[in-house]
Amino acid sequence: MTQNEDETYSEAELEAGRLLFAAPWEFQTSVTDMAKLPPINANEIAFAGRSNVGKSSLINALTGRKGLARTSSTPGRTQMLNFFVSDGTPVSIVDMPGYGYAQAPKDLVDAWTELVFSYLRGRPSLRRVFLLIDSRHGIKKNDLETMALLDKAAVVYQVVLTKSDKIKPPALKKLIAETKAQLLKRVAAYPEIIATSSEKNLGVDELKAEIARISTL
Ligand SMILES: Nc1nc2c(ncn2[C@@H]2O[C@H](COP(=O)(O)OP(=O)(O)OP(=O)(O)O)[C@@H](O)[C@H]2O)c(=O)[nH]1
Ligand SMILES: [Mg+2]
Repeated sequence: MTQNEDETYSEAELEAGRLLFAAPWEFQTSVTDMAKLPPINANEIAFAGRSNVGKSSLINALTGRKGLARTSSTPGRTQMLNFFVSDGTPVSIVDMPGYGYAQAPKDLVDAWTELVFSYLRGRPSLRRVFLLIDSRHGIKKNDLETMALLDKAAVVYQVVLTKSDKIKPPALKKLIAETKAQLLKRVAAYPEIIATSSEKNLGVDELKAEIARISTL
């Protein structure tokens, strides 16, 4: 079943995506400091977005391991860069702290933001940033700041809508069209949007296919 009408993936690509995630994925390392990043030996794909948008949940949905990335209904769960790998797979997945969590102490927020932005700006192996946007809220001011940074650093980012189970199909369709229009003038934005629900496993196969594509870049 798909809610992504463009049907941009062939059956072979969907199969390649399923295969990539049929292998066991595991936690590699957590990093709080750019100096401690693991050595580069794979393409990296990062999940970025506002706090609580569903980054860690989507990584769990992809890997089929519910507790792999820690999730919480309280914003601010992920506080480090967490790397996930799968043996023999040429791509690592990076779960990031969220931004825009106003309730956390300012120095903590500053430290997370600095870490996230330094990584996004300066990691040569970073092939794609999935910029997660909550389907109920759309693009917010701090998402625009992240996009501006990625445009400047020339790091390709792709919007992934999350929690699509929370809105009705016509509203989702409208949001996809509006979001696409907003991305048109952004130099590093990848033009296709993937709508997902980790809860209902929607759009997850498309995301797997996209990651399989990226892993061969
Ligand atoms: N309904 C619904 N809820 C979801 C979905 N994905 C995540 N959630 C919920 O959203 C909350 C936050 O999820 P996380 O995956 O921890 O979000 P995060 O972006 O990693 O948050 P931080 O690590 O704090 O930045 C949890 O209560 C999840 O159960 C989804 O597809 N549908
Ligand atoms: Mg998280």
